[in-house]
Amino acid sequence: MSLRFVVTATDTGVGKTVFSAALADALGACYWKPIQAGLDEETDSETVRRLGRLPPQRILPEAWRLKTPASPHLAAEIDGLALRPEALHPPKTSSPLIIEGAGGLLVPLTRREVFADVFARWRLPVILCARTGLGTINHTLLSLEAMRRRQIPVLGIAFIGDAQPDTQRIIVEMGGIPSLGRLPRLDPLTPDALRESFRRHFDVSQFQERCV
Ligand SMILES: Nc1ncnc2c1ncn2[C@@H]1O[C@H](COP(=O)(O)OP(=O)(O)OP(=O)(O)O)[C@@H](O)[C@H]1O
Ligand SMILES: C[C@H](N)[C@H](N)CCCCCC(=O)O
Ligand SMILES: [Mg+2]
Repeated sequence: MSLRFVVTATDTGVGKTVFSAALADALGACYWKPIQAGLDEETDSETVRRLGRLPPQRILPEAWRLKTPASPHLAAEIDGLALRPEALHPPKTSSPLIIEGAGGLLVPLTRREVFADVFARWRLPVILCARTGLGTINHTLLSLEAMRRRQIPVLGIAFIGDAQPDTQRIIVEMGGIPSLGRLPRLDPLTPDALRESFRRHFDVSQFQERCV
């Protein structure tokens, strides 16, 4: 089985998609966004294809594409659909596979099940994307608690944002989880800048040694 892992975050808008694009580019991986909520703007799959320069065949089709940029449980109800979390199974691919959630860990797919429940069933190693700014210590430690309670394997934390050494340090120490690196905010955010920054701030071998 090739490398497969989940990319989640402490919140929506943290940078999972941008990080996934960089990692997919670095690993030559496939990318899967099982549930896309919001179709008016560029979707996450389109962003990953653009920023990660992935060929179309490495972007797997979403299981559900929902019109409204909202929590999937609500976006599905608005579209008159019922999401079936139990029907979500990570595709088997010959390349590594990166799976992006939607929002943070406790985002509902239905009024009974959240993404963390799906990740617990998959039992794939999870990368937690976390901001570096004020408020992230609480959000990150809460997210780690939510995963620990469900015995979800966590590969490490990918920090997104400007360096905040003591914040990053206390999260690693109190969370008991390694930092995988930090992706700075890039301006402009281009495929070349993203590739270069990822190479500078992450050791790609750490994603290859400890994944299942
Ligand atoms: N390293 C970065 N440098 C510059 N801009 C970034 C970076 N990471 C994320 N962004 C920007 O922040 C916004 C949110 O990023 P992104 O879409 O990756 O978040 P997300 O966690 O995937 O959100 P969602 O929960 O909606 O999937 C986007 O406008 C994106 O371009
Ligand atoms: C629409 C957005 N871009 C994400 N796809 C979904 C975020 C759901 C967040 C739910 C919440 O935590 O309030
Ligand atoms: Mg995203």
